[in-house]
Amino acid sequence: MHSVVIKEVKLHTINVSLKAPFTTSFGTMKDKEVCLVEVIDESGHSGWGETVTSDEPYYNEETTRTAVYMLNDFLVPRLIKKEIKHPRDVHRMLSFVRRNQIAKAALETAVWDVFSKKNEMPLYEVLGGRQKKIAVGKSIGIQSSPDELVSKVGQYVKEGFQKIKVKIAPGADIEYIKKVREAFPDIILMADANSAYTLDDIDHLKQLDQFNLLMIEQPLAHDDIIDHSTLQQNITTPICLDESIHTYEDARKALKLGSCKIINIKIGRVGGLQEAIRIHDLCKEHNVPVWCGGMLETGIGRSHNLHMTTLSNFIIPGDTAPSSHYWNQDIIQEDITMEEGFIQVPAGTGIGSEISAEALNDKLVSTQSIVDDHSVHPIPS
Ligand SMILES: O=C(O)CCC(=O)c1ccccc1C(=O)O
Ligand SMILES: [Mg+2]
Repeated sequence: MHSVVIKEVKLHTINVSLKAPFTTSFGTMKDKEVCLVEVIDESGHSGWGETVTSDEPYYNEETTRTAVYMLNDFLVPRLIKKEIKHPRDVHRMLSFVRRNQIAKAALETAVWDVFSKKNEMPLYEVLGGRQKKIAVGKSIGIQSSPDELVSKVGQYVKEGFQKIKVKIAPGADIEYIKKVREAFPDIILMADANSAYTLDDIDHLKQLDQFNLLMIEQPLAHDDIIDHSTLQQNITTPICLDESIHTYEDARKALKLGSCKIINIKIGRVGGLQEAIRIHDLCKEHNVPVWCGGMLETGIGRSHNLHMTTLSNFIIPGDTAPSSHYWNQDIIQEDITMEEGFIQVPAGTGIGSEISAEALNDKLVSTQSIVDDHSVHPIPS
């Protein structure tokens, strides 16, 4: 395959508004700035990535502004004008910067896209996935009452979603899940706590075992794998880790400790597609299923998610709902749509989805162009 040399990187900061506010145990999201990373190679192809950040550091420590800062001052200068033989090398090239996984992933995914386009291949093929229809689930934010939640679940089940995920927090958990389960005895149902509990809540969380949940996602601290292991020994509902897994090493240790039985893979959280593939492969070796998490992405991040989900161990429906569930107008030319609970991976080379120049212009806050190593910091070569 042909290598790529990056000639220019554009950091497009845009402002987007969700159709409806989305509430989790750590807060409510409505409007956010995100940065679209456009990587232009010497043959003139553009590859795209997205910072799956928001304005506040409540999911993890990053924000869109910290990501833009890291990209501009450190990450882009490391790659600009360098020959990249394969995008799998980018993760290592960016490893001189500690963490900042979402910033790294936005750049790394854009390189996967441009590399695939230059080589005239769809991204999933470069990743080693097999084209298939992607099974889709729906993540539902915390609602004002159990009845409101039941009505939302009914709506999404009717639309064809193959898995329903309900956000929970103390005060909006057992009663909510109980009502949903009573109304829908047979749906594939799970809960996501976003780190709202501690080990003091073992007895409380044990009550969830009666509802036949597919899993409970990240019940304990965002940085914990020890207490999750204790909790897993005390509940029958499988634990899935989200926030705690930033690297292959985190995943290896969590599996070794028995801290979870399932892993949610988010490209942003693990610093890019290369690390995501490694975690996917590790889980497959251990017979641990994975699924693709969501970060309320625009069509750019969403397309990357769909391509990743073609890998063989993504056997649980992901949080990859269609564009219309998030945006009045997506940033890509053709909305991502769902039919009977499945989404087709966007066809074409790279991620398949093309940016809409009109939508970009409409939402644009500012663009920074980087054409050389302009950094005032020493960047290792
Ligand atoms: O529909 C989606 O994109 C998933 C939404 C979601 O659950 C989520 C959204 C923002 C931050 C964290 C999470 C999460 O999975 O914990
Ligand atoms: Mg989660």
